[in-house]
Amino acid sequence: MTHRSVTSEDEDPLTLAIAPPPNETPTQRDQRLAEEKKAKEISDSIDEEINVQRLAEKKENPVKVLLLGQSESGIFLNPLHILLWDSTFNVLGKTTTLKNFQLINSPKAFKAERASWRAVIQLNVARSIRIIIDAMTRAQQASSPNSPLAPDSLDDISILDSENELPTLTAEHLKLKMRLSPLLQVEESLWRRLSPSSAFESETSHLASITNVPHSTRPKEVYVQSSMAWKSTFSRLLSTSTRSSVDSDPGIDFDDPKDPGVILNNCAEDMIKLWHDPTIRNLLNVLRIRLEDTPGFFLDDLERITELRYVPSDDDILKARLKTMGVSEHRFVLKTGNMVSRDWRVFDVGGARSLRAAWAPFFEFIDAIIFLAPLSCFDQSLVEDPSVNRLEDSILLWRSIVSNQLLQKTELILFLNKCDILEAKLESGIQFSKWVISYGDRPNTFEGTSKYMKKKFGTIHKHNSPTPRTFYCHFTSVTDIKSTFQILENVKDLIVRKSLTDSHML
Ligand SMILES: Nc1nc2c(ncn2[C@@H]2O[C@H](COP(=O)(O)OP(=O)(O)OP(=O)(O)O)[C@@H](O)[C@H]2O)c(=O)[nH]1
Ligand SMILES: [Mg+2]
Repeated sequence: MTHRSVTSEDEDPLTLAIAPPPNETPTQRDQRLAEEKKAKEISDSIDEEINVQRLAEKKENPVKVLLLGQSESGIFLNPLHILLWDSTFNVLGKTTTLKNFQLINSPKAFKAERASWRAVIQLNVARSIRIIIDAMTRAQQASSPNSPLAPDSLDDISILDSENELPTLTAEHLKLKMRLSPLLQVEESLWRRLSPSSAFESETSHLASITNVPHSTRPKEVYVQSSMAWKSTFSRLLSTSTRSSVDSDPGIDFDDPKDPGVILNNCAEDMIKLWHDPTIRNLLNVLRIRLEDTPGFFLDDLERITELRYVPSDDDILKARLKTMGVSEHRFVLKTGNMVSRDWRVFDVGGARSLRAAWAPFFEFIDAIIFLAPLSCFDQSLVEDPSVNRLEDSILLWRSIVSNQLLQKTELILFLNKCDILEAKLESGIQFSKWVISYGDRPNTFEGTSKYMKKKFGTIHKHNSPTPRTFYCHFTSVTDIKSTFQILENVKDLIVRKSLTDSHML
C-alpha cells in the first residue's frame, strides 16, 4: 500500500481518508508505517486463507462425519419381555439424526423421498397390527389347551402367574382379527419390495433360531442394504419440469395397483377399533407388549395415516423405522456462516454388534464422529448376552472409541439420545437405580439421571484423552425436529472449524 501526498487535483475521498496527516512527525510516520505493514500482513494472510480454502474446495476435500453407536437387538430385563423380544426396541437414532441433517441441509432431496417413507410408515402400521394379531392368537391358544396349537413351547404363557391370565377373546374380537388379515399380506408384500430378496429368509431364520416360536409368528424387522436403491421403489416417475412446476407434488403414485393405501384405508375402522378395545389393551398389558414405546409406532395416528391420499409429514418421516445394514454414504454441499461451501460426506452405519468391525476403516480418515448413546435403554439388556445392561454396553463402546489411538485427533461429539423416552419412563415410575445401582438413592428425575450419565461419559472421555480435548455432549431427542435443528447447526459449525484448523486454514 503506497501513500501519496494529497494534491489539490486529487479529490478521491478514499485517498483523502487514508492520506497521512499533513504535519506528521518522523516518529509518528514510523509508527504509522509499522501499523500499515502489520495491517497488510493480516490482509495478505486472509487472502491466502481464502485461496487455500478455494483450492481445498476445488480439490474436493470433503468434511467426513461418521454416525456411530450401539444398535443390535435387545431385550427387556424382565423375563416376560425376553419372550416378546423385538429387535426394534433398542435402536439409537443414527439414521434419524441423518434424516434431520437432510431435512435441514437438503430439504428438496428429503421431500423427494416422501413416497418411500410413506411405504415404510404403512409397513410400520401393518407390523404393529400383526403384533396385536399374534398376541390374540396366543390368547386363543391359551384358552383352548387341547387344541393342536396348544402352546406347550410358548414359555411366555406358561410363566404368567394366575392373576395375570390372558383375557378371553369374544367372537367379535375374532371377527375383527379375521377382517384385518389382509394387513398380513400388506406387510409381507411391502417387506419384499423394500428388502433384498435374501433378507426375508435370513432374518426369519435368525429369529426362528433365537426362540422356539415358529418364525411366521415372530415380529420381524425390515432392513435396507446401503447399496439398495429402495428409495426410488415407491416414487412416481416425474419429469423434472413437472416436479419443479408443482412443488407441492409429493411424487406419490396413488394409482399404483400395488399401493397398500387402499387396503389400509379399508381396514382403518377395524384397526382403530382394535387398538382402542379395552380387552385387547389388557391382553397387551398382560403380555407387556408396549407398542407405544417401540420405534415406528403410528397407531395413535391411524385416522390420518390411512387416508387415501395420505402424504407423510416431516415428523412422520422422522418417526418411521427402517433398520440399516452395512454402510450408507450421504453427500451434501454445505455452507457454514460466511465461509465458502464445502462438500460433506456423512456415513450412516448399521450399529449391530456383528457390524462393528466395519467401522475401523473409517477411523483413518474421518473428521468427526457423532456417537449416539440412548439413555432410555437403562432397563434393557443385550440379546447376545442378557447379563449385559445396554447402557453399560454403550459406555464400554464409548470407552473403546474414545481410547482408540486413531481417533485421538478426531472430533467426538456425544449425543445422549432418546431423552424423551427416558423422561417418560422415569415419570411412569421405573426406578433408574434399580438398573444402575451406582446411582443409589439420588432422585429418580430426568435432571438427576441425565446429569449423572453425562458425568460418567465425560469422565471416561477425560481419562482416555492423553492430550486434553473438549468434551462435546448434547442431550437429544432426535425425533424432535426443532431442538435437533439447533444442535446440528452447532455441530456443523464445530466440525467445519476443526477441519479448517487441521488443514491450517484457520
Ligand atoms: N422417541 C424417540 N424415538 C427415537 C429417538 N431417536 C430415534 N428414535 C426412533 O427410533 C427408531 C430407530 O431409529 P434409527 O435412527 O433408525 O436407529 P439407528 O441407530 O439408525 O438403528 P440401526 O439402523 O438399526 O443401526 C426410529 O423409529 C426413530 O424414530 C428419540 O430420541 N426419541
Ligand atoms: Mg439406521
